[in-house]
Amino acid sequence: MKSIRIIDSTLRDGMHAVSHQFTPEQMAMIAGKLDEAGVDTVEVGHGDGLGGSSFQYGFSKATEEQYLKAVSEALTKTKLAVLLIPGIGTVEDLEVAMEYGVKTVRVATHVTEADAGEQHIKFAKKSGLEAIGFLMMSHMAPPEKVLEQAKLFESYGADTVYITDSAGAMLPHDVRARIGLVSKELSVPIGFHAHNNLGLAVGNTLTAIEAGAASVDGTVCGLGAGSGNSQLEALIAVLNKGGYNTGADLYKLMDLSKEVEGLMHRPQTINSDSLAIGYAGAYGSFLLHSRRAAEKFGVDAREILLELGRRKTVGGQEDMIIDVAIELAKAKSSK
Ligand SMILES: C[C@H](O)CC(=O)C(=O)O
Ligand SMILES: [Mn+2]
Repeated sequence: MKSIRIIDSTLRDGMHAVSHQFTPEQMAMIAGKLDEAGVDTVEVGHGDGLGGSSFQYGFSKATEEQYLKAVSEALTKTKLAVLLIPGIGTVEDLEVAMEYGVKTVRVATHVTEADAGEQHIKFAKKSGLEAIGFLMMSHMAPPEKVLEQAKLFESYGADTVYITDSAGAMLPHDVRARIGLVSKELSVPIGFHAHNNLGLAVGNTLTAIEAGAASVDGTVCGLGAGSGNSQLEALIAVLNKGGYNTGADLYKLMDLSKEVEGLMHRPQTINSDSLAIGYAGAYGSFLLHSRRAAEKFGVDAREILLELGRRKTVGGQEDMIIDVAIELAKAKSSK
């Protein structure tokens, strides 16, 4: 039986779906049950990682330290992880997180910018943390480029390298090509993080495992940016049926999903806007910002997202959303 590591991101990527408003008590409840269910690692914090709580990305309900304290006290075996996007989070933020027992940091960069994470990976390794390189928007680069960037992360000391389908834009053959090549050429384990904008998150995650991924992400009820992530309960059921060992208890996760349903701000569906994200290959966390800009400037959110995809906009360029909305509004009024 092949063992697959599960990283749950309900309390980080799932924060996008609740406008970063989980309370520390809710996080502690969810984390405690993920721990009981035998999930290997939980990632915690603002949806945009350390330092994300801001005017730019939206304020979270509580501080990072409050979340980390609450979750670390609820965990017994499950490892505690954070995500850090260089430029949003800093080494100093990571030092604070380490005081709360964080064992793993995922250093996330755009797929062509792994070098932006060199300092953070090296700092994490020097500090005794597990460091995971996380290549966002991997659909935007061909497999050879993804390999080049994954090798950079490996050369900085990353223990695992993740291929991330941030926009939920990949088809199974895109996943197979990237994961297959990178897992053949690297010595460290390869991970995959899916989004469900085209309805393919669980299927793509299975494809990633078949192509060589040893670590995969899920979130309870599929909570996450855009159309959400790979739904953890469904993923575990699929992996059980496929003969993989994840260490996670399916029924305990099913029970937890009923509690998380009650905390959701809206159903996690593939609606026309989030489908447009996958279709356009635009950044998942642009969804809520695009909706707001669409309402403010009287344009269609799907048009904003399609244009952002065309311009190959990346995370951190949220200001472009307003620019695009204004341009679309002007074009509309001049017709
Ligand atoms: C900051 C993003 O939400 C990171 C992520 O989960 C992704 O790119 O996908
Ligand atoms: Mn994500």
